[in-house]
Order: sequence, then C-alpha cells, then structure tokens
Amino acid sequence: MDLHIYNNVDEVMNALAQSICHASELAIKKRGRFNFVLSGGSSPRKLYELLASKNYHNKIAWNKTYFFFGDERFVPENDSQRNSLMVKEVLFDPLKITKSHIFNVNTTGSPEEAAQKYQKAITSHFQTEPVEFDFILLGLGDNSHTASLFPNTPVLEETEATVKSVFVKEVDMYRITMTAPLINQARNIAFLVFGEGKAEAVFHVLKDPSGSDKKYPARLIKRQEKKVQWFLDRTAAARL
Ligand SMILES: O=C1O[C@H](COP(=O)(O)O)[C@@H](O)[C@H](O)[C@H]1O
Repeated sequence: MDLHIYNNVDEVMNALAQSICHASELAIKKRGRFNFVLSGGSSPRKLYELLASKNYHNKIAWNKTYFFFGDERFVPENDSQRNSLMVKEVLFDPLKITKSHIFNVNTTGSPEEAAQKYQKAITSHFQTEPVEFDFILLGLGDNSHTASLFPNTPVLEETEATVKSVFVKEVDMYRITMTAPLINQARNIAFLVFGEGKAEAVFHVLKDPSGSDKKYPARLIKRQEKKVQWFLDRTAAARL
C-alpha cells in the first residue's frame, strides 16, 4: 500500500488528480481507453471539480474515458441522493461527456435486477474476464464503509467479483455496490479521505491489530498491495 499524507485538502486533491492523469495516460497508451470508477458521498466533489477545471481538463483524454460507479443509492434516476447526479453536475456536464461513456445504475426494476443489469453492462463493455478497471476511486465512511460495503452486511461475504444489491439498515435503504473481489481486481485503487472525523475509521482500517473486516469493511480492500493508494490529509491520518 502507498500512503500519501498532505498538509491540506488542496494538496490531497492535486496529488490524487495527478495520479488519475498518470493512470489514464498509461491505460490509453496500452489499451486505448481508460475505465474509471467513481465514488460518491461528499468527499470527491472537490476532486471532480478540479478534474473539470482548466488545470486538468486537457490532461485526460475524456473522449477515451468510460465512467462507472462503485456504488449507487437505489433511488430513481433524478433523486438528489444519487451519486450520479452530483457527478453529472460537477464533472460530466462541464466536460460534455458523451452519454455512451457513462455507466449509470438503472434503478427501474428491483434492487437485485438493478445489480444484475449493472453487472451485465460491465461485462459487455469489457468483453473479457477478469474485469479489471483501470482506476477505482473510493471514499471511507466514518464507520469504515467503502463503496456500499457497510459493516455487518451480507455483501461482505461475497466471494464473486460482481455487483450486488444490499439493504443497509443503517441508512434504511437499498444500495447497489461493487463487491470487494471486483474492486480488488482493479489495476489501481485510491482512497480519498480527509477531515478529523475520519481519523478513527482510518486507524481501524489501516492500523488496528484487533479490527475485523465485518466491523471495518474497507479492510477488505487489499491494503498490502502496492496498487492500493491512500490519499489523506494530516487530520485524517492523525492516528496512524
Ligand atoms: O455512502 C457513501 O459514502 C462513502 C463515503 O462518503 P463521504 O461522504 O464520507 O465521503 C462513499 O465513498 C460512497 O461512495 C457513498 O455511497
């Protein structure tokens, strides 16, 4: 695992944006396209704004980039709780991303159907197995969840690299999420975490010798591998 700790949030965002640019260049050079999985929640908003800003918008070949979501709320497409709506506002619309490059979660059927449809869409985009995304961006909740892998939920037991639906009591909602095995297959994985409210969660995921994967699900992401990077500010890293 690569741990990067910065003095402030702007430095964190810039370092992560550069890492994304680097991964996109490499992927496009080798395979002609960049398959980029986005995270939701509040933390990545600033990063997406930065990527769409004049400092970065020319550094990535957006016309060769395909976007996916690591997780999504099981709510209608135009519901303000959707991760995809925030991304549309700050990244897709400003960069005029072609619709066919955006893989949104279709929530018109049941949660299970939504997960199956998303998995199918991913499989038909990749055509080959195993599915290896070029870059997966992840956040970390105060309770150590990542994507929608929440503590003590059945999806944590999943051994298949796929997409699943899960009812999360804690937020009283169905979520659609990539499973840990699917995330772990990616070529690059980056956690974006900042703020003192995250310090405990970071400790339990990265340092706590008695922590369990069920209680702190982000531990399921292979932190022992070099391809997994953590981008933190000093306050989030305070207990490391
Ligand atoms: O529920 C979610 O939360 C995590 C962390 O979000 P944050 O607001 O604390 O940054 C996020 O990574 C995930 O995509 C989202 O659905």
